Amino acid sequence: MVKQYPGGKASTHLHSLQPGQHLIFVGAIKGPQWTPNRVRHVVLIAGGAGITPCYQLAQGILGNAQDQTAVTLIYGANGDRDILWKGQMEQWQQTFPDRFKVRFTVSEPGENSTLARGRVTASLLQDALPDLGSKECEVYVCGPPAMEAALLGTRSTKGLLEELGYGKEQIHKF
Ligand SMILES: Cc1cc2nc3c(=O)[nH]c(=O)nc-3n(C[C@H](O)[C@H](O)[C@H](O)COP(=O)(O)OP(=O)(O)OC[C@H]3O[C@@H](n4cnc5c(N)ncnc54)[C@H](O)[C@@H]3O)c2cc1C
Repeated sequence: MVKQYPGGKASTHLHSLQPGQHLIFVGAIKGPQWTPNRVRHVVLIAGGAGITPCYQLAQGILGNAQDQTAVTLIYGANGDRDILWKGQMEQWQQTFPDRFKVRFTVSEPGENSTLARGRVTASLLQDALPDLGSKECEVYVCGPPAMEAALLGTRSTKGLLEELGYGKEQIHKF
């Protein structure tokens, strides 16, 4: 799944491809590496198209019978129709009631939206994470730049996650 950005060279090219055409990948950027059972609980925070690596990690953990890590996914999107794989995530909640929880929030909800409203804020995290700030936890974030800056901080500002008690070593950007 690739989001097309108006004027975006790569995403526009990808969206122009037809079935049967080829794309050559010259390499992969190495991101954070996952080790099963390294921590008791992993929190994945996704914004918009940033759901893609979060979904893959959740799928990998839940699909590995040897990995007993609990997963909480917090997923912010613009509108209800921007929430991807909702059915699959709700299915995971039923299949793994003690290990998988998902929280959706939309910043521009439709009239009939039943989802939580707003962005990923301190109060949403406090509500969704009973073990907020726990040292037995790792947090992974992938979202638009403004969301990542708010959660992870910048060179000159502390991010929300640190303010809520997570250590720098617990916080990862995909
Ligand atoms: C490892 C990795 C893999 C990736 N894989 C893919 C991929 O497969 N496909 C793809 O298309 N892109 C991918 N990306 C790109 C990246 O995830 C998106 O470009 C990025 O998340 C932008 O999202 P968006 O434009 O959909 O966000 P938007 O739709 O603009 O926003 C999403 C949500 O963020 C909220 N938000 C905005 N600002 C803030 C804020 N300050 N605080 C809190 N919430 C805020 C909005 O309200 C909204 O709810 C990947 C990136 C990385 C690092």
